[in-house]
Amino acid sequence: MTLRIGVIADDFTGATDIAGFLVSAGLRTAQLNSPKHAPENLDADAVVISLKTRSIPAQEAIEQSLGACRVLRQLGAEQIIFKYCSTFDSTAAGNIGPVTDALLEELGEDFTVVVPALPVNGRTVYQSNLFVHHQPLHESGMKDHPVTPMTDSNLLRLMEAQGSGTAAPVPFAIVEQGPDAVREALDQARAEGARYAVLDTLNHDHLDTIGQATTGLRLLTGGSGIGAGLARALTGQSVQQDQAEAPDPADHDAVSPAEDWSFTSGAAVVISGSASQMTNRQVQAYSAHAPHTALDIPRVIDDAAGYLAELSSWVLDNSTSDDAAPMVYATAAPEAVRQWQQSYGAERLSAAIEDFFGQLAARLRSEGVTRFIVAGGETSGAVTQALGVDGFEVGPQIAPGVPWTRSLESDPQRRIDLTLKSGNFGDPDFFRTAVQMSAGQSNNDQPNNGQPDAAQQEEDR
Ligand SMILES: Nc1ncnc2c1ncn2[C@@H]1O[C@H](COP(=O)(O)OP(=O)(O)OP(=O)(O)O)[C@@H](O)[C@H]1O
Ligand SMILES: O=C(O)[C@@H](O)C(=O)CO
Repeated sequence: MTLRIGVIADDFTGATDIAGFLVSAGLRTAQLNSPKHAPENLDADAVVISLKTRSIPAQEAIEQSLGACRVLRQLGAEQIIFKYCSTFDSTAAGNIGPVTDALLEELGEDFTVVVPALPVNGRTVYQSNLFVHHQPLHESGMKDHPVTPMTDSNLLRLMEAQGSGTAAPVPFAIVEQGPDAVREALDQARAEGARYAVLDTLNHDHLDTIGQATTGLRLLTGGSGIGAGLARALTGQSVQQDQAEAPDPADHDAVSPAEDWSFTSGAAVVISGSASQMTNRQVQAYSAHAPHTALDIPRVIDDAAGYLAELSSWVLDNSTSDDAAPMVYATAAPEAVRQWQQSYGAERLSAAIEDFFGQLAARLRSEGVTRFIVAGGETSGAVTQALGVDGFEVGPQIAPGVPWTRSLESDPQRRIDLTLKSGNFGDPDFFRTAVQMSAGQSNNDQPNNGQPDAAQQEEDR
């Protein structure tokens, strides 16, 4: 069996995001939470390795990404995708540029593509500028991100500032002409000395064109959209099929068909550590529906042990309704986040909150909680690592890019269900939809069965 695609994801929500799309495009996909957990005989078309390298020092991100790349190559991966955020989340020092350069060198290549677009979630690239719905990236909620505020929308500039080479644009007029024109543009950019090509991407068809034009590249970089485009190019599946049909994973242990998916019956909890605009709305909407408590940040810093015991009792005491799981959240408006950061220091505070959520999740698991709904990429990484989950089976999507997953366990009794939601993904009712889905209730009465609603998306703008 040939492993076609190996993915190195720089955070955990990003990993489940792309894994969900690879599964939807018909690839038998395994997701591992560390290169250490690669089984010797893996029968899959794609393997996604989740790292937590988005905002760590660049050198560490490089080392971990190279480690993952080597494992994927040992497994036989023909093409590597470096998956980063559809909003290009990165610090001034990287890590997207430095990791891309290191992977190019590792693979003996000198050229790759930059494709963060995910049109189904409003992320498009036009004239090399990244948009979040109608706003350029630097005017979107990403300008206020607590860890990786994005203040430039121009991907050529961002890539050249972070990486070691020059970036060339491939404008949408060329992408519109189809795969041959894109291949030609890529060959020309490379011949003229560019190291990165930034491809305009306005819609699904563009992703498919880019996927078809890049089946010969050893390294691709971008969001889950390029994963979907490449996977569809390899399986010959159309966008329409992808959206209409579940994959047929019957012959593969690491993927379960959405319709056969079942959930554990233990208690559920919502843990929200994202401070994104959409998560703020989701927390607000869910607060009207379920028991909720905002994290007491001074206690996280000064009295973590006592607070942990208190909060886990609160969660268990409030786990009375199957479809209204309790929610603990750090999520706050940008001004409040800035004030907390001024008081405690941004890095220290982020690490303390993530660590606290990780410990809380581990404690709740030991007390019988088995369904975890987590918001925020860094937060999800901390929670998943603290739960000691080695890998996932990828299940039904709650919203585009947000599937339910379950932990791979040698002892099925230890299995837990998790969904890891990227900060800005999902509609305002996401938490309720996720909880109800996992409580075995029909999701059919939710608008568009968890897909974003056009009117709602318009309102979100
Ligand atoms: N009230 C708060 N004050 C300060 N920092 C906060 C607060 N709430 C959350 N944070 C921190 O902000 C960071 C949010 O990052 P995280 O990756 O979890 O969410 P996100 O960036 O919205 O999600 P994604 O990466 O999936 O888009 C975390 O480090 C979290 O601990
Ligand atoms: O690409 C995205 O937007 C997400 O998968 C993500 O990486 C958020 O952390």
